[in-house]
Amino acid sequence: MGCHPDIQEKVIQELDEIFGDSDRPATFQDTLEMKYLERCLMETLRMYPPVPVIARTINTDLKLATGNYTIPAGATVIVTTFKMHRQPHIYPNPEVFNPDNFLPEKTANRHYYAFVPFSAGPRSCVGRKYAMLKLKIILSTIMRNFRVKSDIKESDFRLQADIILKRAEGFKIRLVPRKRAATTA
Ligand code: HEM
Repeated sequence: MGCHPDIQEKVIQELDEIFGDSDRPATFQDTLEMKYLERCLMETLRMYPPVPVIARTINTDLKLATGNYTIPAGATVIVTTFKMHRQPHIYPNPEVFNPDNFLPEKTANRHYYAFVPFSAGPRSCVGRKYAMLKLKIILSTIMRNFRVKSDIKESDFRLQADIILKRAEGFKIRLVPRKRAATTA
């Protein structure tokens, strides 16, 4: 958000439409209306999947449907989520942060497994819905009260792939209050 003030303003506009001037806590119903914020979260998970690679051991010989290849039992298959999410034939301009990649019509025209930050299939993330809900609650609460600023450009991010994907330099952001703090007259 700090790197994309124009996108941040759209998130703020959406939140202002939902909450107005109210300081009331966000409800589950509110999170369903955070459509643009949700697209920002998905785009973040596309470009920076916290789990950048997934590995699976193949138990029985596996013939691929897409070509005359068989993966032998015992092999380890690595799914490079990070790389897959940046394939230009799946996501045009893949290095550009664009929440509109997740407009319903765009998602409908992509392969079901083109976006797998939570993996897929029977061993996929059980916390997916909780994670998305929690992210919406935390981010909306911050952005109802602050604007986020970053002095580092996205192109200068240094990514470090450990078990989870990290920013090597940490997250150096500034929070600027959106509202004048209430006075105790
Ligand atoms: C943005 C946040 C999260 C991301 C990106 C994420 C991603 C993933 C991925 C990719 C896997 C599959 C890993 C593999 O098979 O190698 C996974 C598995 C799992 N996740 Fe998450 N996760 C997130 C949050 C959570 C939360 C909040 C919980 C719990 C409340 C959770 C619980 C689990 C569990 C239990 C598994 C193992 C499922 C199994 O093996 O059957 N995750 N997650």
